Amino acid sequence: MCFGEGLADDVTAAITELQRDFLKSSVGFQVFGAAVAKLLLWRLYKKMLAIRRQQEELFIPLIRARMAQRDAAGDEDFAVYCYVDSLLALRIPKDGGRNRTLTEGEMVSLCTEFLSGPVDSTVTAIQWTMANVVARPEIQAKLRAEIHDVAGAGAAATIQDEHLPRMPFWMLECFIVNKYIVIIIKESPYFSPQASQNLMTSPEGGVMLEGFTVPKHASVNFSLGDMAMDEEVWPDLKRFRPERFLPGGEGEDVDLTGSKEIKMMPFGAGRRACPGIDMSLLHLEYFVATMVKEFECMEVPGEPVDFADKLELTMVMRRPLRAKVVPCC
Ligand code: HEM
Repeated sequence: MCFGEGLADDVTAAITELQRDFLKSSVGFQVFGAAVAKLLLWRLYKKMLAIRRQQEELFIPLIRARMAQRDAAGDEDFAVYCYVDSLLALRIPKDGGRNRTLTEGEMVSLCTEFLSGPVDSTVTAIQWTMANVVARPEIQAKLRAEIHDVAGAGAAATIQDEHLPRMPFWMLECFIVNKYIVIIIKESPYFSPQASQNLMTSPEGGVMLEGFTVPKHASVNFSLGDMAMDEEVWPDLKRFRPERFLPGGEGEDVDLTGSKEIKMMPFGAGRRACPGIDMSLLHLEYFVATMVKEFECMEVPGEPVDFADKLELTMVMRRPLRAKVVPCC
């Protein structure tokens, strides 16, 4: 998706390893912010610089390969096929009226973001969806029964693409949506930069917000989680209650994109909203459906998963959920 098809296995493996290292190492920076982390965590900072150099060594030849294909085809006939192609087609307005293309360095940064943001958010979503499934075994059993109805029960009956439209979507989407009510509220933006949104004010004279004047060009940073925290819209919101998304529930007509109304906006809203929304929902549904079909996921005895009490601590400390899975059929 990022660099186009046909990457050699060793290149894919090198990218995977490097990105994993990048994600692990960047946590300190997310907690402290780059300026403070540079002073406090200088060893880590040096490591990040080394990772950046490796990213440049690895990504720039791949970017240039797409550039060569584009040049060979000509601007008119070149169809955008992967993320890098869309970056190559991008023109940034410059003072003086002329547009410029992105530099290779900027493209490396954007590719790094593309290879880490979506992975991190999808994995976090899967973790919390599964955690909620463990915490509510009766929902897990109901979900499994519905999945078996669609895809069959034996180990040989794997979930295929054609099964997905017949899956109990309402259930899976509930998990996802509900997970976001819970996680995006509680997960601090330090851990998940995507959980905050930056709004630039542009009207002449600024705008009035709750009695405050926000000057023109001021940037307003807010947490996406807070957008889903209105108890009047979501009563009993700390409880994992997928039923709320069934017909008649308060979440029945929820719109994840925020284009109709904003009851929550886990994927952002407007022109810069997440373009990966459909794909990430598909991945989440596919993965959760497969996990629930194949395994019975349960608590480790002695480690109760009490979300109502432990929510804050669990989110902030990113404690792994102590759960185990056993094959169920
Ligand atoms: C559960 C999974 C995901 C969540 C919660 C999520 C959430 C978000 C959010 C909140 C933004 C910022 C939107 C804004 O600024 O208004 C964003 C941007 C973005 N996301 Fe996702 N995302 C997910 C998965 C993915 C996937 C799978 C892809 C691609 C394969 C993807 C690609 C992107 C890109 C390219 C942007 C930048 C868009 C821009 O700046 O114009 N995301 N995402």
